[in-house]
Amino acid sequence: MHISFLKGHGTENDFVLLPDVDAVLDLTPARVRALCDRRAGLGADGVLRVVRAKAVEGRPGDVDDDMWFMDYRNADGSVAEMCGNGLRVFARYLLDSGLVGEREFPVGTRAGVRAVRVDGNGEVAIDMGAARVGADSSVTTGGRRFAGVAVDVGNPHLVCIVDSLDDLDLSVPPTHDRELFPDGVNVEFVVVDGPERIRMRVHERGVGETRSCGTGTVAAVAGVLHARGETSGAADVHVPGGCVHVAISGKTSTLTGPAAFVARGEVDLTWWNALAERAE
Ligand SMILES: N[C@@H](CCC[C@H](N)C(=O)O)C(=O)O
Repeated sequence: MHISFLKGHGTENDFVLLPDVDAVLDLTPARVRALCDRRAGLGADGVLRVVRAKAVEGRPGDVDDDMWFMDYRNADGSVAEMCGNGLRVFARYLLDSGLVGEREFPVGTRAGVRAVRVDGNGEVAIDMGAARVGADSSVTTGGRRFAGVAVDVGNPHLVCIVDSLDDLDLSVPPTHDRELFPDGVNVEFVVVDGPERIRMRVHERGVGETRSCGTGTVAAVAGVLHARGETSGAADVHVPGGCVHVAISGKTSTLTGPAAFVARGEVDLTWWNALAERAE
């Protein structure tokens, strides 16, 4: 047996991608944490397992058995419903490796089917579905309280519009309302520079501060539009790791941005097998 991996990123939100077309990998939380460890592992914000949907228990009803499925895990080993930057990297892998033959195709995720288009310039566009704005709430970090609005992009977000991104302490998870977000929340801090330009920093559930979050950028644009009393619009979202474009029409949203690979190799099996012993 050998376990291949690729290392890639979307606006510096980085991933270990594991092709598992025969669905044989036992991807325990301990193994995910070890792969993502930046000193003792490969280092990443998350893991993307490439698997046929039929091998995934509890997948949403709209995901057909034969679809490719993005089995996404956060760096702490937890499972999340959706990852926008990860899906661009995942889609590019499917096309580059010949697992799909067309530039446009559907991918199964725990948030449902997402239609993707891989462009010749290395950019990938994803139909992210509806960004649903919910209740007002707040978080506390660095001794400061920030008001925000909940946005569901398949996974949970709280979008806080702020005056500056420079003085935020995101070294620990912001304290959130556990009744509104019982499973945790991704928190976006957003500065509005102009009608179609925003800047964002994010603290991701299950990871920590990351250089970008694709679902977070969609949530951020939905939150900014909501603050203006609008439900449609578009913006470039500048994050520490680069820039993506988000367009929202009342019913759906599109995320467009880069996807890059930087390495490929094989996981050491002695290391991998020893991880089977490690506590979850
Ligand atoms: N980085 C991702 C989001 C990954 C999942 C998130 N941390 C969660 O737990 O919901 C993205 O690009 O969307």
